[in-house]
Amino acid sequence: MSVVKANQTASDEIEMLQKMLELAKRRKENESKEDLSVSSGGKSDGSGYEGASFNVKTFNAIAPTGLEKFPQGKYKVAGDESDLPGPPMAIMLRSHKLQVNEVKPTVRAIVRCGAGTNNIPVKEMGERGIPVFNTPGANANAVKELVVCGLLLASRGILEGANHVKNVINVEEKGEHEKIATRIEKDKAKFGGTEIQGKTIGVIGLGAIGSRVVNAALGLGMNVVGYDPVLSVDAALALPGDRMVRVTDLNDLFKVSDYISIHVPYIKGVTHHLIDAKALQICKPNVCILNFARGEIVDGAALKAGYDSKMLTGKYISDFTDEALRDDPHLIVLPHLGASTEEAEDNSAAMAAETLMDFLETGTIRNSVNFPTTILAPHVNSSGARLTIVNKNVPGALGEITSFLGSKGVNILQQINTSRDPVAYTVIDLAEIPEDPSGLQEEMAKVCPDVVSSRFIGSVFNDTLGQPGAYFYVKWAQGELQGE
Ligand SMILES: NC(=O)c1ccc[n+]([C@@H]2O[C@H](COP(=O)([O-])OP(=O)(O)OC[C@H]3O[C@@H](n4cnc5c(N)ncnc54)[C@H](O)[C@@H]3O)[C@@H](O)[C@H]2O)c1
Ligand SMILES: O=C(O)[C@H](O)COP(=O)(O)O
Repeated sequence: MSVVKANQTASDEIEMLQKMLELAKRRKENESKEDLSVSSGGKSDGSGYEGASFNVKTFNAIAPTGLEKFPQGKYKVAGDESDLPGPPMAIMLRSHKLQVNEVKPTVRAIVRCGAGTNNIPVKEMGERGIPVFNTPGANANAVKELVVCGLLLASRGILEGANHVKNVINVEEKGEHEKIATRIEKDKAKFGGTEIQGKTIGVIGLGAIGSRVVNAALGLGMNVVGYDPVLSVDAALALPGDRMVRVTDLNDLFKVSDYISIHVPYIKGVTHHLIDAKALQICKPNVCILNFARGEIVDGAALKAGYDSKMLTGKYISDFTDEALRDDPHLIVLPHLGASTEEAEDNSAAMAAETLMDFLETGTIRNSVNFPTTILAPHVNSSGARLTIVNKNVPGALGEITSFLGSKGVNILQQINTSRDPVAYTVIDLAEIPEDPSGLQEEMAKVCPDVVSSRFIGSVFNDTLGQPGAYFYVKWAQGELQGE
């Protein structure tokens, strides 16, 4: 990767190289200091990349299709940290319940191969200046297909019938085929069902999965009622507006639904026990509930009470176990299989890898659940130095940063500043590489109280200094390292 623009003169090139050498020298001098530098090897493995590697720690098994997206040499990815040449800069995971203390001060990003991020301490990560990413829609088709299966498991005695046949075969003597066939033919009356065509399904949450379920249900001849008070414009466009009914009061959905399928994220205090005793009172007695979202969204104890009192007779098909319902015959539980198809695993891992590389190498934020979408195309005249800053979303914070940089003689070529809830994110392309980038960051953190973290990125820092994003300054981590 060249760090020199084609239109630069030879003297520009020499000057820039001198600066880089100077930076490299200073960096070496600072190596003995306890800071957040990531010394991650830097050996070529034959792929042509000579810089240090971006180190990614994985939890869970991630599909090889996704892992193969990371250029060899430039990235090192491992589940066991001791297999990485240096501390992790990013975490890639599926359903692992990530603990705050598993996130090292060197981590700059967390990416979830999948949709739900309730297994990640998202708020705490935002406070530390760490974006959390997911892969919207990447596994939605897989879940939709299992929901269709769930509808049939709910409407017919498929699983119960199949289990019965197995039991009969097990108790009868071998070679008694005629006897077995007669018995199971007679017993089939116990496993009859109803058709789903013409029935009404209530879909709660009309995003990537919900909208697909809506369309599939319509294709199966069902009537569809949908509920999603916070629907995005993009998601709304995926809905067949005139062929379904959308309600603004969830009770209206409960009243009319023969099947209810849940497709909302789990958010404590918002979707926790969205289906509770009160909701179940309103539902039809034979309602079947499909939960492929998260176990905690349905109050299992309330459902059990409804079954025990015979108020409810329909099935509960869930991708998640529930202690209160463990022995209940109305429950059909799967081992969280919604996204477990080759295609969904590949799609999710590939999208996760691309999202992560984009962030680590350019500062771009896409598909984050706690940071604002931020895309800044590189400036044509940039020296290759890009500074990204996470700061508190408070009045005056951006002014503090730009005034500070101005006072240091740093010329800003272009910048973008975005915000989302308490977090603001600023990406700045600089006209020149600062003489002492890490010193600048340290001073900025002191002078600008609202700066949470900053990171220099770009080819200059990756290739020349051999330490990708080495100049990463995080206040909380500095404090932690210094025992403050
Ligand atoms: N079983 C599995 O393997 C599996 C796989 C993927 C996703 N999921 C779960 O399904 C959820 C949905 O996934 P998705 O890909 O459709 O996500 P999505 O973000 O595309 O859709 C979620 C929808 O829920 C809506 N919503 C949010 N809060 C709501 C509320 N209180 N009431 C009604 N609607 C609300 C949003 O507006 C959005 O349209 C995930 O958060 C995850 O928990 C499970
Ligand atoms: O939220 C999700 O994407 C699903 O629950 C899938 O989880 P998994 O990747 O652990 O199968």
